[in-house]
Amino acid sequence: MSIISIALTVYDLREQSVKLHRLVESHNSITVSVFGRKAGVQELESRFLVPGDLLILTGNKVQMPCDAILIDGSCVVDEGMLTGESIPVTKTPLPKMDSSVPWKTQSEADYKRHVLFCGTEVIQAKAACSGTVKAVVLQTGFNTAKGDLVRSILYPKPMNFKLYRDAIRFLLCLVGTATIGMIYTLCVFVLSGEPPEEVVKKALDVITIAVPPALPAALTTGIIYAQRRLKKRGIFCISPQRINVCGQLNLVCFDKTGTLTRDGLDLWGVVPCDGNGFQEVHSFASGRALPWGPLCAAMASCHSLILLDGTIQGDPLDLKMFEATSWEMAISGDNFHIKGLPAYAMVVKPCKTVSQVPVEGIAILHQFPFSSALQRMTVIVQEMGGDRLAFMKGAPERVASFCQPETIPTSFVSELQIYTTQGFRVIGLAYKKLEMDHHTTALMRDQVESDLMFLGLLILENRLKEETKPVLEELISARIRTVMITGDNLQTAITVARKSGMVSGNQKVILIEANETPGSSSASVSWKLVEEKKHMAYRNQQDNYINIREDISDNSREGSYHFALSGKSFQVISQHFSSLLPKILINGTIFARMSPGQKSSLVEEFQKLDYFVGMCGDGANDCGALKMAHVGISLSEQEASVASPFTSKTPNIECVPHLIKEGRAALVTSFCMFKYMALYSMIQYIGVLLLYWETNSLSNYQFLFQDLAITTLIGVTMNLNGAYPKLVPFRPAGRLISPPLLLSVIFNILLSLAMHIVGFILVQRQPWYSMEMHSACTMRNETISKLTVSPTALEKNGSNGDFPSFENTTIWFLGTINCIIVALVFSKGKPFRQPTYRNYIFVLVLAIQLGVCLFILFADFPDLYRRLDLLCTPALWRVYIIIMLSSNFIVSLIVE
Ligand SMILES: Nc1ncnc2c1ncn2[C@@H]1O[C@H](COP(=O)(O)OP(=O)(O)OP(=O)(O)O)[C@@H](O)[C@H]1O
Repeated sequence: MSIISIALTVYDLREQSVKLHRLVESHNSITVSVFGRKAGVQELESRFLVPGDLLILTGNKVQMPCDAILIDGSCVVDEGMLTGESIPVTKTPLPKMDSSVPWKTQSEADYKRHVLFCGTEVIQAKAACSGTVKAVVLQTGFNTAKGDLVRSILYPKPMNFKLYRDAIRFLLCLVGTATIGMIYTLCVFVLSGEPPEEVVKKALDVITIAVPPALPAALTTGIIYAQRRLKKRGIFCISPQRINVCGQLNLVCFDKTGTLTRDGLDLWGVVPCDGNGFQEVHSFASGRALPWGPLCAAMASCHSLILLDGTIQGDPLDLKMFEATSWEMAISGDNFHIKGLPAYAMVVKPCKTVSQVPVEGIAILHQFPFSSALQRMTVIVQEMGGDRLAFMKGAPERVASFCQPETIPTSFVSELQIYTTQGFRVIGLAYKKLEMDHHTTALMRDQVESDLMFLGLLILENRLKEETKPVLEELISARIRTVMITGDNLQTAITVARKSGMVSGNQKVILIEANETPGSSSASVSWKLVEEKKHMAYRNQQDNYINIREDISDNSREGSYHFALSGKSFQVISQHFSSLLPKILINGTIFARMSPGQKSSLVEEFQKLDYFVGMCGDGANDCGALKMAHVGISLSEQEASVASPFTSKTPNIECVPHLIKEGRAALVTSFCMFKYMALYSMIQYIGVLLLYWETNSLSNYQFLFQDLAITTLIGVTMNLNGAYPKLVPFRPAGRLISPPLLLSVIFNILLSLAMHIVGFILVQRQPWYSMEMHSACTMRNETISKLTVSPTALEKNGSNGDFPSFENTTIWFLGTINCIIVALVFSKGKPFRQPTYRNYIFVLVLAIQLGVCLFILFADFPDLYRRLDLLCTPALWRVYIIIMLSSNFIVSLIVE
């Protein structure tokens, strides 16, 4: 058995390490072109790359073998492995600067948009004027992004989960018990004059009995089964220990776009604006094309879409916007020249059916790609036969902040609110004309993004995914808090929270706004009920106490209000009102306009309040929060990403309750196994110590039967219960050393102890006890009373050495069947696992084991008895054994 189990473990480990090795090795054998100082461009195997090498990227698809910083040309990359998001990401070259400032500092807020990460796939490399795409190797091997993934698989973040610490403490208790047993054994055997080697052997035996070596393994089997079940549901896990933590979650944060709402947002319309204000909405449902103008040009060109194998790919928002223009996309050839140089730029052209467009097309010369932290993107374009322009698209408030104030309509805020309160996703657009003689790549971002003219608003529908509402209802009814953390507009987020049921109809939303007072170090917080627009304010010099009861006195039910705040307010409150923050977080449900950094610090703040936090997200902007949370679930096509320990292939939040259910089941399974293992070893311990009193013990076959035929089979099958399909409104205990669990174990130990002692003493009081061993069972009940006790009858003359005795037989039957009883009593079904009777294999195993034990107890097969070193007892005594066991079962069941 040991050899089989070792072989299986080695095979499993080997398979995993081969898989990991392949993952690591795959980037070592890629052929890359490197610019050598002497030999010019040469082909090289990627394993020979060192930091500082100059990589030349050809147009072909290539897996990045290292982290490299792009210095010339641009690339489109699939960063799924890194972020879990498979939308192509555009990488731009590091701006050229004549300064000694470190490159990370040079490249503003988001240096990652210049870095090609190891393990990601370069889908397209586009050369700039110099004709080649160049990147400098930054890091290789373990230090790369892919190295990070491998490291997180090899050395998962240590979980501060008390279960494992408790398990060690419990083991130490068992070691203490074993020591007491050893001392007792030494005393008994030394006093009875046993040879020293026998005394040592027996004393060491006690340790192996009292401390079950399979205990740590037993704790993990539940996790392994749960991991398999999750895999079948398309949920992959790179850190299985976290499955137990899933069972403890009591707060789950959700990203909005792509997680709660659909990714492919439908473009509802645009609201153009002129100098005077907003014009009428142009609806796309009518099929009317948008008239030519800067707004149309912005929609056609302000995006990061790419042409891949003839299809246009990229951010779903960009795609919808571009599709609405009915323009086409192409790559410019030699026919398009800027200052005499062919620019292999992306060109968008009006399709034939779109008439009255005075330009032949628009070439996208340079991009400042979208970044969540900046909430905007900008492009520099050249109208073919027209002007050079810059277009910006992003969060409306953000875009407006870069525009000339006179170009922003006075009704900007109210117009924005009209759409956001209806739950639309709103994007702002702006533009400006650029001087023709500027070289586009030499232009700094802040030069381009200034003095813009506001163009209008893009209104996108923001529909909930079908699964969102039922899943949130399920979580809320299970008393698991749900929180939305989004980069989108606050009002849109509130509306989506209401629609999704995160905030129910009768609950109120209190908007919290915090601002730093310009020119001073103080700040103020104000709050208002969203529906009533009732406004109150206070400054941090005063008492910073919000009287919520006063506000909603008509509704005193706990949790009948939710706080909503923006990333900026969250930042200010964290800085200036840190004592207020926990109070806000306790009821904070909607967090909008959150940057990726703020998302992860919010998760951290929740953790500080002792919440077990889950985070479910789909995009690159959630990576930090996914990593920070106790349980990060990334909705992604990838099986493993550095982004989070769990990835779900099903692109909706259904995976969250599944994971919690499986986590709870795994946790309960661990506890059941733990209790069972503890009890099984204690039953053997009690039995053996009692027998030691008579300088007897259990024989090898008796041990083997209990260990293999009973405990091993139970250990393997007891964990097979699946998760209970319903989430109940409470969590399983998260600690082993908790009163219910300890009491249950202690009570059952005492019960077994009592039963064993009763059996041990009673058997010695039986009239047939002093008889010739093998003739006791042939005695008829009426003759038993006439028997006289003969002291010599106790001589042990069994066929297998010293073991057979009536005490041994009684203790063995009591112990063995007690192990089966304990397994049944400890196997917990509802409310966290499927009922025990649904674990058919386990029930069958228990039934067979019980059947075999009863058969051995009542059958009179001398051969079998001799093998197992048992003695035949009168039928009445066998019935007594059953009565003792049944009473034990009933009491234990009632107490459990
Ligand atoms: N492709 C894009 N181009 C320009 N602006 C965008 C683009 N995508 C999103 N935005 C704007 O930037 C804001 C922040 O985007 P971010 O990706 O951080 O969050 P989100 O997609 O709105 O929501 P969530 O965090 O729920 O996924 C958006 O609300 C939107 O106004």
